[in-house]
Order: sequence, then structure tokens, then C-alpha cells
Amino acid sequence: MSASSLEVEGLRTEFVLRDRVLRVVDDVSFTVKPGRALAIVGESGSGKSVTMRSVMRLLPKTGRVAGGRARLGGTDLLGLSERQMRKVRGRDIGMVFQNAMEALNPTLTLERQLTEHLLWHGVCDRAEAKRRAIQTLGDVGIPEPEQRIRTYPFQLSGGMRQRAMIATAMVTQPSVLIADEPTTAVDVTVQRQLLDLLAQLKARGTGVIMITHDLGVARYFCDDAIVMYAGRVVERGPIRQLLERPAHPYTAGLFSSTLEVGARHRPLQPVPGAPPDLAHRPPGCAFHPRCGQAEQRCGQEEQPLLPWSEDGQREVACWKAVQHV
Ligand SMILES: Nc1ncnc2c1ncn2[C@@H]1O[C@H](COP(=O)(O)OP(=O)(O)OP(=O)(O)O)[C@@H](O)[C@H]1O
Repeated sequence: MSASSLEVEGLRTEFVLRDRVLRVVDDVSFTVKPGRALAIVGESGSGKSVTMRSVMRLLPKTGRVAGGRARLGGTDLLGLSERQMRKVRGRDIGMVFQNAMEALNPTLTLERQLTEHLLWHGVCDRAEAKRRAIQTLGDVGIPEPEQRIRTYPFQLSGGMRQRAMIATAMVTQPSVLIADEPTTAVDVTVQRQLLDLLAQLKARGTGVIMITHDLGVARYFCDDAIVMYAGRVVERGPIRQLLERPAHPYTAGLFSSTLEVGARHRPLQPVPGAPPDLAHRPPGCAFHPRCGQAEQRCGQEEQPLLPWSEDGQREVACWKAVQHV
């Protein structure tokens, strides 16, 4: 597939539990263009992973997409059969997770892991697939790739496993790469190498979505950001602008502790209080019970995303912020 944008519009995802239905992703929209990187940030439980699992159609049995659209190029991902979707995963959309062992199949050699998508999708023959696999392992900095290709994931160190996982995501040159906390479990040196690899992929036109708690990493690597709270997008815009001048009180609270001098690589600190139980979402703005600036209106009126900059690049779901532009 040539470089394509991923466009998600009005996505809604629910979990059907025994006694109720929980809306955990509510009207989420974003676009990732070729060669751009989008950060998805927000506290634990805000719906970041479920959003991406919905797009990949990898929800657990109790989850369902209740509305919205997800298009990659001209393809409606939510309308594909499971068989068609399997072709998209691993070929057009690559995935990198925090835990490489989860992503790699422990029973397959690196050669099988890296060549199976190419062979399965009929991209090339076995000899060419092996050549590409060796080349990609070399690209991600695995020494002696001709020998290492015969090893199993458990025979690699943690850092090498992480690289092998990225190699499996890179080998098909996907249009979009989803990276869910890719740098959390590795030390700073490996972290830097991984980001350099992802940057190479981005430079070749792959769009990247990075779910991360680390604003230093997001600032270094990403172009745009969406901030999620209780399943909704509360703010969006170019990441540097958001970090320099957050508009939503939640974004400001989330970022402030992390942006102290010398604290660039500290994970996000929670805002005082706790996110709402989604079964009892507060009326109006879901953040209002924790917001130091809340007024009566905040607990009564829904807050849609509204433009916050003249160029239309920034949007915020807070009527007070919009008032004070
Ligand atoms: N299988 C499930 N059944 C019911 N609720 C679920 C299930 N999986 C996730 N949830 C709920 O969906 C919401 C969003 O979860 P999600 O994992 O997307 O959050 P997150 O922002 O990715 O958090 P983290 O940063 O901790 O990964 C949470 O309230 C979570 O409890």
C-alpha cells in the first residue's frame, strides 16, 4: 500500500458487562498523515489503548465499536471482514507494544516472524523475504543478522527483543505504525535508539501513533497530540504548542508537574483526584469535579471540541478556555 492517511471520525466503543454497558471511547476523531506522528496522552484508563484496539479490531469479546468511522486510504477498516482485516494488520498497519514478549511469537524463529507477513500477503518469494528480513534486522541494529535470524525471542536480551519486534513491524513498510508505550520498559540508551528507528520509518512516509505517558518522548518524536480524558478528546493540536500553552485545565494539570526544569523524561503525574467511574460519568464536562476553575455551567453543559486558534490547528473542549483565547 502506498502512503495513506488514517482518519478516525466519531469513534465510539463500549464494553457490554453483565449489568450495564460502559461507553469507554466517546466521539473520538483524529487524522494521522503520512510521515507525521500523533501522540495520544492521558491518564491511565482514559481510553487510549481501547481507541487503538478499536481501530485495529482487536477488542476483547465484551467490547464493540458502537459508531464512527476509521479509514486507511480508501479502506473502511470497520467494515472489513475479519479475514480482510487480518491482511491489513501486519501489512498496512504495524504495531509495537511495551512488552516485546507479548508481540513476538515465542515458538517462532525471527526468520519465521519476519517473513510470514511478507509470504502470507504474497509480497515476495521466500528467498526475497529472507533477504528483506536480514536487511531489516540489520537496520534495527541487531548484530550478525544472518545468524540471529535463526534464533527464538527468548534467546535475545530485552533490548534486542524490542528491536526484533520493531523489525517485524517495519519489514512490510506499513502505512501506519501504532506504538503503545514503546519506550517504557527500556533504559534511556535503548529508548533513544528505538526513537531513532521510528524516526527513520517516519521519514520514509509511515504515519506513527504513539501512546505514551512520557511527554519528553512525545515532544521529541511527535508532531501533533490529542489529550484524552474519560474516553473523550479534550484537547488537540501541534504538540509543542500544547506543551507551551495548554488550553484545557486538565492538560495544564497533567503537563505542569512533568514540565518542571529537568523533569522532561518523568512520566505523567496524575492530577489530584481520580478520573470518574465511567458508569457514573459526571454531567457536563467530565473533568469539572477535579477542575480548580469549574463554575456551575461546567457541571451542566456538554463541552464539544471548539476551535482555539485562528489557524484551526488547535481545539479544546472547555468553554472557559475558549472564552479566554
Ligand atoms: N475488557 C474490558 N472490560 C471492561 N472495561 C474495560 C476493558 N478493557 C478496558 N476497559 C476500560 O476501558 C477504559 C479505557 O481503558 P484503556 O486501557 O483504553 O485506558 P488507557 O488510557 O490506555 O490506560 P493505560 O494508560 O493504563 O494503558 C478503562 O476505564 C478500562 O477500565
